[in-house]
Amino acid sequence: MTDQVDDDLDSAAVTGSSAVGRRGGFPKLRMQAADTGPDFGPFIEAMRTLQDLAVSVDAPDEVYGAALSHAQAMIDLLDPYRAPEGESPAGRVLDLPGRGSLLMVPWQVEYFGPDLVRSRGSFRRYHVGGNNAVHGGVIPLLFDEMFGFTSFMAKRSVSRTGYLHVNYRKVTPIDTPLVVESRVDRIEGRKTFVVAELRDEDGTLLADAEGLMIKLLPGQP
Ligand SMILES: CCCCCCCC/C=C\CCCCCCCC(=O)SCCNC(=O)CCNC(=O)[C@H](O)C(C)(C)COP(=O)(O)OP(=O)(O)OC[C@H]1O[C@@H](n2cnc3c(N)ncnc32)[C@H](O)[C@@H]1OP(=O)(O)O
Repeated sequence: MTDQVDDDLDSAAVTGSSAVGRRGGFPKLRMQAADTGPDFGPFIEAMRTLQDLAVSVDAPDEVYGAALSHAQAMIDLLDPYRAPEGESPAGRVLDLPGRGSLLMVPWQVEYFGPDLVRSRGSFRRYHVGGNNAVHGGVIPLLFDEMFGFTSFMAKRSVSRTGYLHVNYRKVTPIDTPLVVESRVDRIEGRKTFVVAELRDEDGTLLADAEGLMIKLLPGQP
């Protein structure tokens, strides 16, 4: 990706305005902030609540049967609208938690600059691994998203994660406001070393991470 395209994408991220660019070795992919109507955000939030319920309810089988009928009706409703990556709004709505993507944890970036990216949010029932602690596979998802954002803001896109090392310092709770901060540690050629810390609102360190983001060469997928 050229610096010029990085600039275009930066302003898209900051202003929510449209920008279309090539993503380095990626095939042409539109990176355009999605312009959604008022129902998209509540729809995604309802889907998140359904995810919480799907992993937590203990219901009679006929209730699962009824829920299945509703789920099938939703599938029938949505299926005709499948769209390629970059055209679906999911992942392209910066003012929604997790950029409006169910894959992402429902956190909201509150500050992003070349020096620092900060995001706040809570994990929820869907993210439980055991005994109300967040699953150890979910926390790297948050860190990877932060590292992608951080390298993007440092104009190091398009990069992919080479490695991501997580230290789990304390059990991470659900339904508790938390904050994560990420920054560039150092740059060596194509390699951007990034670091991040996840804390609760008292400042207690729950997990920290170090990652290597590697700038793609032309043609690399
Ligand atoms: C609204 C509009 C839109 C707005 C946008 C909003 C902004 C938001 C922005 C963003 C948010 C999204 C964030 C998402 C982020 C997700 C990121 C991911 O999860 S990426 C998927 C997981 N990662 C992979 O799939 C990589 C798979 N691996 C590869 O493809 C290759 O390994 C690749 C291309 C990364 C490197 O391969 P080579 O062949 O080009 O390079 P070689 O020579 O192997 O490595 C280069 C250097 O790196 C070192 N290196 C490579 N891997 C290493 C490792 N694991 N550990 C240590 N060093 C390593 C090597 O030793 C070498 O170092 P020496 O240059 O010699 O000093």
